Amino acid sequence: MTKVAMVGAGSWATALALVLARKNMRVVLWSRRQELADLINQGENSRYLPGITLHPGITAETDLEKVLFDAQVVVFAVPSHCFRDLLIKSWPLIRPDATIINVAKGLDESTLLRLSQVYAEEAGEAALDRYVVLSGPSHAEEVGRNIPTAVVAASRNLATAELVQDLFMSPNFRVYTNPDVVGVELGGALKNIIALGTGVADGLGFGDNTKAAMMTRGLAEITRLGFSMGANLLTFAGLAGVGDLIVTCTSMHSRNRRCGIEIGKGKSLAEAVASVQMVVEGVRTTKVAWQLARRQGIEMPITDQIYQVLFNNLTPREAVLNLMSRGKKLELEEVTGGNISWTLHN
Ligand SMILES: NC(=O)C1=CN([C@@H]2O[C@H](COP(=O)(O)OP(=O)(O)OC[C@H]3O[C@@H](n4cnc5c(N)ncnc54)[C@H](OP(=O)(O)O)[C@@H]3O)[C@@H](O)[C@H]2O)C=CC1
Ligand SMILES: O=C(CO)COP(=O)(O)O
Repeated sequence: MTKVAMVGAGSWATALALVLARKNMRVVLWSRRQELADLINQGENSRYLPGITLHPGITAETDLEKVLFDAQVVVFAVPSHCFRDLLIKSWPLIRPDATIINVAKGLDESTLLRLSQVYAEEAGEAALDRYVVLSGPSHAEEVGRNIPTAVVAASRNLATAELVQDLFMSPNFRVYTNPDVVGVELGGALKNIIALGTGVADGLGFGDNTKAAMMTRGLAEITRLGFSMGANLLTFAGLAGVGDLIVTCTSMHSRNRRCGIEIGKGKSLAEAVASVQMVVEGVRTTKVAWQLARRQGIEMPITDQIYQVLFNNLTPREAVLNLMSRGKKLELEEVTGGNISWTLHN
């Protein structure tokens, strides 16, 4: 029987554990807190995924060594800011042939690196051959309830991506593969910034037009940055791009969106984050993306305004005014960096 170790015991770790346990795999979750492990072992993660009865194939432990021992697959399902530390602690305990999956949607705040780059720094470049990013539009609350969902497994090694595809593929959990690790990582991380922004717009009482504009122009700036960093443009038209952008900007399950709504209604950043009670990845990612945009020489006006609201006391209404009063633009030129001939498209 395949043993899967989950580093993390939050909402996403628990929902993914359910997908695998429904396929008769043995899944052991690592929690840093005994109290959370106890809840899971009693059959419900009432802290992070309330109302969903867990499968008997799922157990939880606080001893990382026990969790990782002899696991063929190790899934990192923790917020991005603790990935490096947990990888360093876990790596000596992981089987040398294990497949490593990361499901976090964020970037490394201190180095601006993507998480696969953090992994390569700590585990070695060769270990990227057994590393997969699993991403796409997938709220834990819905996966936990076995609602049809489609995601992407990205790896530089097709065989490893296919292994993870086979591992998770189920009647209600469909997995595509994609070789574009850069695009899949950036799509998953950067959409959280736009979800914060659409949340703010909702909190201000704006309507669907505003949301659609932010999502579309948000995707344009995500694509611009991603392309400059080596991503495939088409990835942003896929599940890890526009797919995840849609679900995160429109669902009440989204913690990023909910945090944005509270800010739009007038709460401070700290109050809004505290009200969500789970990780809000987009806050740190906004800081990283703001710096990456400067490094890459890419215009990211929405990210810039969200950054100013989160960290520089700009009011949401001033941010909206700033965005709406920007200079006139040609729509497609903004996505491609100016390689579009007007006559071709007239
Ligand atoms: N939830 C979802 O629907 C989805 C989430 N993701 C991504 O998955 C990642 C994990 O998110 P999610 O499960 O939702 O987060 P949650 O907030 O639900 O859970 C976070 C988990 O990480 C643990 N944790 C937090 N900080 C640390 C730390 N410093 N050291 C060790 N453990 C820590 C928490 O433990 P404790 O309770 O002890 O704090 C908890 O087990 C994020 O990057 C998120 O973007 C991706 C797709 C869907
Ligand atoms: O990535 C997610 C769904 O695909 C979860 O988004 P939130 O972190 O905003 O809840």
